[in-house]
Amino acid sequence: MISHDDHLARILAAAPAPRVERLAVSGGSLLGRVLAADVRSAVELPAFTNSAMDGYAVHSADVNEPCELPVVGDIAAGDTRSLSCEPGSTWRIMTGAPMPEGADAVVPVELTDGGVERVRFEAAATPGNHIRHAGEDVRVGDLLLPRGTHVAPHHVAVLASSGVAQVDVVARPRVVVVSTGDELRAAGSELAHGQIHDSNGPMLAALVEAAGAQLVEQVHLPDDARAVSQLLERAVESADVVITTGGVSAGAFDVVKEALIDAGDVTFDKVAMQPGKPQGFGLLGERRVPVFTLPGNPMSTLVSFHVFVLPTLDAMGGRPPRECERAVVERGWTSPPGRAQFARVAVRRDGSGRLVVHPNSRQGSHHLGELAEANALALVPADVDVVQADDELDIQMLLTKE
Ligand SMILES: Nc1nc2c(c(=O)[nH]1)N[C@H]1C(S)=C(S)[C@@H](COP(=O)(O)OP(=O)(O)OC[C@H]3O[C@@H](n4cnc5c(N)ncnc54)[C@H](O)[C@@H]3O)O[C@H]1N2
Ligand code: MOO
Repeated sequence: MISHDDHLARILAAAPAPRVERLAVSGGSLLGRVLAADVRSAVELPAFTNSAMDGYAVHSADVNEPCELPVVGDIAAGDTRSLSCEPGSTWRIMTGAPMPEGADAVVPVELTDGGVERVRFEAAATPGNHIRHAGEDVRVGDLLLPRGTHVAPHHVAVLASSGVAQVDVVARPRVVVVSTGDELRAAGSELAHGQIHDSNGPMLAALVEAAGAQLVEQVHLPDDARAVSQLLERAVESADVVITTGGVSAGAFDVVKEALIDAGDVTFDKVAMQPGKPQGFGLLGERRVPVFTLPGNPMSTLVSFHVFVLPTLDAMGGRPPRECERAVVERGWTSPPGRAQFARVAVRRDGSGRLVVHPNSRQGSHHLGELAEANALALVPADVDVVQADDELDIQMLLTKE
């Protein structure tokens, strides 16, 4: 058996580099995407010196005490004329409108009588007041957003304000999910004795989306090696990753293994972990598409996704590895000797702020009745077979919505 760390290291060494695609800044599709390159400003902001208030643009020297001036005209936001303000005159000006040449202050309308042809100023103007200067916020060449930024709505504002219409982002890996097994029926179907509902397919589809990748297809196949081969041949033409579940252990109908064992590039291993022992991974087709063949027991699929598939999707999606945290065990449990255990646990902060771990009481690969109480996996090292209260373990949070 190999360790899960070694298995993951092999997978990550083989995983393809992130793909880049160009997306429009408008339309909302940039949200949550990862920038593939630094974005620097090609413009300065503000682009022109403008008024911060609705009021009057003046030479401050003209208004050093209450007085009256003739109003030359109005300057609205969006006015594209090049205007100047002669000494002894004023322009009525709106917030965001370009300052006329020569004026060095804006007097807010509230401090005047609001006149249209002549205006009376009730107080002295302060030089520089209420003016937003060209380039005071952003200079040409400033770094707006670094590569790797996970785009949030406020980042979109930075890009759009700077006139950026499109940016390069890391493409979301396109994923095909395949569940195999004659016993499987779609959720909601009537079951005959011996049949079960396919839970891995829907779960993997949700995990793929929660990981920030893109589900392109979720298929169920019977225990038929030819059907598996045909589907895989088709899937690797356009998908970036294929995930199968079931059919990889030692049974007479383990058709995924049968379909791939002679394909050359997929290796089947026993990994020293519980759940998730039988694992297959390889690169298929001309595009060398990563194919994960995960074991069919539902908890084996869940754990295998978090331990092997998620770090791969993160790497392909340009995301940094997820952090592990340490947490303290509240109540002990046993773990299979010689295999690292990924136990389903509920993690919470206690009164003193420590992260504490409470295990699901059943940890079999098929037990999911208590799963809704869990929010993390706790890693029990292979050389530990009894976990005791107050032990510290690494924990990985279960994926929730992106
Ligand atoms: N003789 C041996 N038997 C088994 C071994 C072994 O080493 N020697 N390993 C066991 C371990 S550990 C695991 S894990 C499973 C893995 O089996 P497969 O990947 O071949 O999966 P299946 O046999 O197809 O199914 C296992 C189990 O899971 C249920 N299942 C499968 N797919 C789904 C699905 N989409 N949704 C819900 N449940 C699913 C299936 O009905 C079986 O109960 O092998 C052990 N056996
Ligand atoms: O490895 Mo299996 O996933 O223990 O049941």
